[in-house]
Amino acid sequence: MAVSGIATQNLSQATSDIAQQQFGLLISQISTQLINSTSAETQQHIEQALAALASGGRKDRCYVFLFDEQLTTMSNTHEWTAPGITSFKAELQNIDIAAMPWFFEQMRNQGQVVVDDVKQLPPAAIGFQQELTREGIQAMMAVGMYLEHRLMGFVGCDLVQRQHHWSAEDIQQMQLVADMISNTIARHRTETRLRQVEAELRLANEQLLALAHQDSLTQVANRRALDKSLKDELQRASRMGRELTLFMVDIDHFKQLNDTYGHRLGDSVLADVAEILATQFRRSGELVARYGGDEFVVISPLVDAATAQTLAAAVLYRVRALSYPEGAQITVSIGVYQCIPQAPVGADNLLQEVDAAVYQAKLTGRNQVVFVAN
Ligand SMILES: Nc1nc2c(ncn2[C@@H]2O[C@H](COP(=O)(O)OP(=O)(O)OP(=O)(O)O)[C@@H](O)[C@H]2O)c(=O)[nH]1
Repeated sequence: MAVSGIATQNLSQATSDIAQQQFGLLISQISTQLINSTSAETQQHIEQALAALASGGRKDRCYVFLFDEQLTTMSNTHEWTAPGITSFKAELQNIDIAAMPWFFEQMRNQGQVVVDDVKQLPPAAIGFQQELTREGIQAMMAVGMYLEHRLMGFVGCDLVQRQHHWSAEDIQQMQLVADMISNTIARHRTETRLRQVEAELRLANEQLLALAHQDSLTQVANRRALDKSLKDELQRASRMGRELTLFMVDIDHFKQLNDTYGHRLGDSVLADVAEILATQFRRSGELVARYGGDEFVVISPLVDAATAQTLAAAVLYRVRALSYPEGAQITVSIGVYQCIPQAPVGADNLLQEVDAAVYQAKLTGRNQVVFVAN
């Protein structure tokens, strides 16, 4: 009897050692998978880790719960259930932590909750006990998961059909899986945050770049953007042997307008004229830019002389139609210069030509278009 008793003991020790080794192997495989997993694969690998946990000592249900940022609710995010065991994952979402103060206190203070027999829970655990009884649980165990030393959730398991004395080894296995899962979740959260920060930075850079090329008052392009665009369009027109047209639009008597009605109205007029130009010239390759105080330049490739004059006349007409409560009447003078650029002609030459055209319009009475073609 004694010999047979020792033999049985040795056999059960050996079985336990083998199970422990198998568990270790399985966990190390899953750990490698988790380390290398993408966000999409992680869900599946965590569930595999729960299944491995269940295999080391026959559990009925293994799960992960995560707390919200404020530690007010918890949700069942991953679950493994043995065949025939009910899943409660769908209903265990956003559970109010305050309903189970005993469980939460244990988790916060001890980092684990170990229940060998649900019926033996202390009176203080009544809410928790009721919930376990509702789910038909007889024994359970859970260990905390931490992110930068802060409790983020827990991994746990239930036994439905029997009570169980949880061993130190059971708790150790659970701790191992909890650490593995929390490390993976932490890594994915960091990666997600990193991606968010990257996207925010990219957007901020794009906005900065746009601002660096935009006139802040009128929102059209600024002088820097005009210089760059004019150079590019000049080269393109020259290469293609096609016409390039520049419009210079200068508000008439703008100083007087400012002096009479104030700078605020002057600013509104600048924005309104810019808006008219921006809506009038919106074909691909066209650019509207604020050139100076009350001057705008428009680059327009590939329009013929008649179209250029029609466009200028439309601007003249639309500006005249602007009306303000103060009674200000606005007109503009427009110089139009059109040419098929030849090699030595630079952007400055074109600007001088269109400037001369607008000067001519001013000299001969303002509120008109002077068209020059070369
Ligand atoms: N409100 C406002 N005024 C500006 C701004 N930038 C420049 N100005 C004013 O624009 C006026 C331009 O005046 P001038 O160059 O003498 O031209 P003008 O009075 O329109 O005369 P003509 O062009 O000959 O018809 C100046 O008084 C500047 O102070 C601005 O951003 N806002």
